[in-house]
Amino acid sequence: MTTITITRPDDWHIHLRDGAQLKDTVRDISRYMGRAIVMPNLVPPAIDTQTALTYYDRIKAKVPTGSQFEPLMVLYLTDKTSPDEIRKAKASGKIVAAKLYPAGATTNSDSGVTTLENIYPALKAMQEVGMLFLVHGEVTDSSIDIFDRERVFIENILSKIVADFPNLKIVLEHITTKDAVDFVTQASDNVAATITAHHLLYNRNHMLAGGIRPHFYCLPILKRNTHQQALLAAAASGSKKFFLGTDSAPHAQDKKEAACGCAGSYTAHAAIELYAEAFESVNALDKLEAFASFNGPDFYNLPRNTDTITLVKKSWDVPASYPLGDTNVVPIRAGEAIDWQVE
Ligand SMILES: NC(=O)N[C@@H](CC(=O)O)C(=O)O
Ligand SMILES: [Zn+2]
Ligand SMILES: [Zn+2]
Repeated sequence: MTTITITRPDDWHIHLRDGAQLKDTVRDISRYMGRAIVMPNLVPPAIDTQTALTYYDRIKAKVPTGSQFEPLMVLYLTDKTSPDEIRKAKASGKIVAAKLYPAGATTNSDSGVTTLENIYPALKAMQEVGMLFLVHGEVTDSSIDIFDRERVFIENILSKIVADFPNLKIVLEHITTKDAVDFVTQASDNVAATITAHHLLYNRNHMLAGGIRPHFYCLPILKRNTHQQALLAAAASGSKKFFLGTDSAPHAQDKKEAACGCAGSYTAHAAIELYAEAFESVNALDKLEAFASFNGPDFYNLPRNTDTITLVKKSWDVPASYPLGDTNVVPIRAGEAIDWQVE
């Protein structure tokens, strides 16, 4: 039987939600992830230090005994985020980044940023204090085709931010295109990207051919196969600019299987297991550890985890759904097999 042992991984992009759902999402992330960047797009969003820190406490209260899981908090940027708020957040020691949601780009982004210039004072403060800038990289212009929104964001917005803030550490989150891979690869060492398991394993045919599959609907939307191949090549390249961020984003089953379904896919039930499949598919299992356990902490200037987990190549069947607070979530691979499991 094939086994691989790697340094304990971290998840540099997750949605844990809140309220009754928290016990379920925290249970899944706590299984073997050492740390996770917890996204702040709650209702209402975590737009200030106080809100982010009380959210931290609610998460910590749900971490099962025996797990060392540690949440890393993120501030949700708005048109009004002040440099003072950035300094306060940084001083808390628990908030390591701030996130740009272009207003209207994705789930719970209504309070996001309307015009880039509005966050320039915050970005300047972030650059000064060394706080990371995380980006949902899609334009919101309704005249731009949904499959082009990441590329246009990179061309019109991200390239300008990178030029204006050369010392700001930037993570382009959940990249989905060859354009994003190329941009990040040629940019300075201050620019990196997370890649989800589902964007490595799937393309838009999986979502749209032979019937519409709402559980594959997430933002940025799955692209064509050539982009999937570019993401796989980037993850398997060994470049330290790319690292694990699941973007596991649960929505209740009835909110996904609907006439107008929510964006977000759930992968936290089997995150490293799905990544292992993806890396194996391109004969790059030897590159999984750096992607999952080294590149993220190195970019965030945090210590790498020191203990290990072991993956065994042994197929198991994913349940049709998992409880999610008062409701349930249909995970990626529901009712089908996954090749790997964690010992
Ligand atoms: N990725 C998604 O499709 N949805 C995320 C938001 C996000 O990360 O953009 C969510 O919070 O549901
Ligand atoms: Zn996003
Ligand atoms: Zn996300």
